[in-house]
Amino acid sequence: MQPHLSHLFADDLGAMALPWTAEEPTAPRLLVLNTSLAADLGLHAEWLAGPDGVALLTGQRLPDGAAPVAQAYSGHQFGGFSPRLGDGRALLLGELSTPLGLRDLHLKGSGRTPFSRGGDGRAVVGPMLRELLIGEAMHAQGIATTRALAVVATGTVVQREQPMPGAVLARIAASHLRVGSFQFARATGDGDLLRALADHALERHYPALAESAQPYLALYRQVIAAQAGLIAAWMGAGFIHGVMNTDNMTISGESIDYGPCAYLEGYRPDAVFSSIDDAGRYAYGNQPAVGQWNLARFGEALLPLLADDETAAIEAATDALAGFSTHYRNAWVGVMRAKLGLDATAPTDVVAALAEEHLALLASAGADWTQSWRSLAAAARGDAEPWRGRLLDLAQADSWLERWRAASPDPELIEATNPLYVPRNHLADAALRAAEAGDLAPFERLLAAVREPFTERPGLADLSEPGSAEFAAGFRTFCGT
Ligand SMILES: Nc1ncnc2c1ncn2[C@@H]1O[C@H](COP(=O)(O)OP(=O)(O)OP(=O)(O)O)[C@@H](O)[C@H]1O
Ligand SMILES: [Mg+2]
Repeated sequence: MQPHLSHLFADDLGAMALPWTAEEPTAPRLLVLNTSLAADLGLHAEWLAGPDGVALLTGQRLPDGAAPVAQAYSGHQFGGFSPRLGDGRALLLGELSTPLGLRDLHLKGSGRTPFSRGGDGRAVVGPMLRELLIGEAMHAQGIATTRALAVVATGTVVQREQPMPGAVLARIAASHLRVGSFQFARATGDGDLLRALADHALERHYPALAESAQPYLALYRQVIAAQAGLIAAWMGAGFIHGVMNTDNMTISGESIDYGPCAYLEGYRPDAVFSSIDDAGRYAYGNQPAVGQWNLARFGEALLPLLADDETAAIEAATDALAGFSTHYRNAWVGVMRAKLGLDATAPTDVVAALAEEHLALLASAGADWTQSWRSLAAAARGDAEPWRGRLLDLAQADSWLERWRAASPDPELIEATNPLYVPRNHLADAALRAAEAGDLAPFERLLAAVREPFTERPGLADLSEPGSAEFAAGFRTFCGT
């Protein structure tokens, strides 16, 4: 039952869409199918798991009329501008009409394209399973995210530092329009292309804004709000994206590209795990500022659409961008309000002060992010010892506790907001190593846990514990693997 694939992006934006086809896998084998996502999309899981489905999931047998393309984009990577990035190992197969709305079906690891530069166009099993795992954990926590529909082992050996098993990830996204897509259109100097891209983005994501007096300014403001909300959600989850280049920032407000991401364990605002982020540009605590910096680059790309004269356009963009701080602050207070178990009656300044002091307590003790927040549920029920036991400054902790309890925290809200099970770095690492060696059981166990992150279940206690200090000290993540 082949789904229909439209090609709206290719039709609207031919100058950014190179017709291309996927490399043929040597011996494709479905490793993981996301059956619940398939059901949400109205796709038949049994068909997808069969030979025709796997042929679709590797880009080999597409429905009639499909027009797969490699998408062009640019990007600021660690602050430096690369005018020509694009899908160097990926393809947009097309768009699916689903009960959730229009969704991109995209492959990662599908072979070389004209954007590959020196790369081999390939992806490997471990990092693609990691992308599936993190996306599912994000989704289960209610955080906007692209999601993997499947990971298929290609049977091809991929040369990295050592030979690795190759894989293709089939990804579902509200779209693959990135800040870098707009930078590409702007850099061509073709004003019509930039306008066509903005119109395409409006129609796809924010159709109501097309009617506003200044639709492109409205688009800019909307993306600023969406990204502020997304980054606030990451901060609450203790998530470090790791490579917030402008080509990894979406217009839809979904998280994308789980390359070198990681989770906080012992809380440090400057936590960074990426092997190439020596300066800590993408450290946990820098994420809001980097988000705003990226959105400034988005504003620059949009300038010709914002007003006829440049000074007016810059003023409009600057004014819109100044809104980021307010959006972020509001979103962050909302996230913290729920994490603290407080309802709408708690005044904003009380919530913000409690949250900031709680963070200071966690930071001074290097307390485990996930466990510390979760242990507030017991504290709200009267047993503060599990929470106190993680802290060092107990006088400060007790003073905080008294003020927090006075705001009437709800333990059930705390448990519904603060997960027990997240893809902790050491757990994901061990599960992926096992998967690469052919044993998927630990991966499946961890995936099942993080898909229902808030409900404590017997037999999963080890999945809520932090890794060893030695592991944390040596843990590094990698881009483009
Ligand atoms: N093995 C590879 N071969 C060719 N190009 C690659 C390879 N790995 C990464 N690239 C390209 O390098 C750029 C930056 O890579 P990055 O890791 O941010 O993206 P990605 O993980 O490939 O994809 P996405 O952002 O879609 O999740 C992209 O243009 C990407 O296509
Ligand atoms: Mg990327």
